Amino acid sequence: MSPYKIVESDDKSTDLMWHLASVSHQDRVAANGHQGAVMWFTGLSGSGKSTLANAVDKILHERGASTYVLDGDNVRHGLNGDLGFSDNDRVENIRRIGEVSKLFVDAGLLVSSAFISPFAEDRTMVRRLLGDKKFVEVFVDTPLEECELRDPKGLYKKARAGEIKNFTGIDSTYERPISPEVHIKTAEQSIEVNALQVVDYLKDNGYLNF
Ligand SMILES: Nc1ncnc2c1ncn2[C@@H]1O[C@H](COP(=O)(O)OS(=O)(=O)O)[C@@H](OP(=O)(O)O)[C@H]1O
Ligand SMILES: Nc1ncnc2c1ncn2[C@@H]1O[C@H](COP(=O)(O)OP(=O)(O)O)[C@@H](O)[C@H]1O
Repeated sequence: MSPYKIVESDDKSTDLMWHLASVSHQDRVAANGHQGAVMWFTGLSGSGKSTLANAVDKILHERGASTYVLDGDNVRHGLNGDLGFSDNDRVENIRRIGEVSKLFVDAGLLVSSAFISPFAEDRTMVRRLLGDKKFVEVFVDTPLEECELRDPKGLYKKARAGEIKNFTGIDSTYERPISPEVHIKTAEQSIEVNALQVVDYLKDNGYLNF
């Protein structure tokens, strides 16, 4: 059987073929003992996305899962180092992260992605790209006032002083998810309880059996 498949696409490059993998996604799922999926943490700066993504990642890793964390600050140093915080750049940021997440999920990983991802349309775009079962939206719902009190990087202070423009929640929009798979209220519960809320969702919905 030929390892090549013709694909229809709107991409600029033409005459491309898809090379079929000799180790399939299902082979990887069977070897890992869990599904591949992305936990898409979305919320304001300082809401707790990175903290919770890392806490979830640690629990899953300790239980033997294949995992990875994709984090806004880190990815913007490398892959997305050419992007700023205009609306268009944020759209492109999320598009690229969506594609990277798709590759990691295809590799069988449980990926924790921590990006503000302020626009509902972009989160829906990533959901469509991955498919509903592979995309778990985790709304890290922390009131702006609480994020500002925490201000772990001192960015709200700078934004209020006008030193940073287009800061999410101050002079740039954040569109709250309407029906996330997991809704977390960090001002009401501890990091440990919140992280287990995500892990329990994965367990209860057949992503893991451990
Ligand atoms: N203008 C502005 N608005 C929001 N955030 C800003 C801005 N400038 C710098 N930062 C820092 O960049 C981090 C957010 O990057 P993201 O890639 O998650 O943003 S986005 O999804 O493209 O909106 C964000 O990290 P978190 O605090 O972890 O969310 C900030 O540290
Ligand atoms: N329940 C909670 N979940 C997550 N973070 C919390 C919680 N309670 C307090 N925090 C604190 O809030 C801050 C969140 O910062 P961070 O994880 O960098 O947010 P973000 O990635 O959304 O910008 C950290 O200092 C963290 O210790």
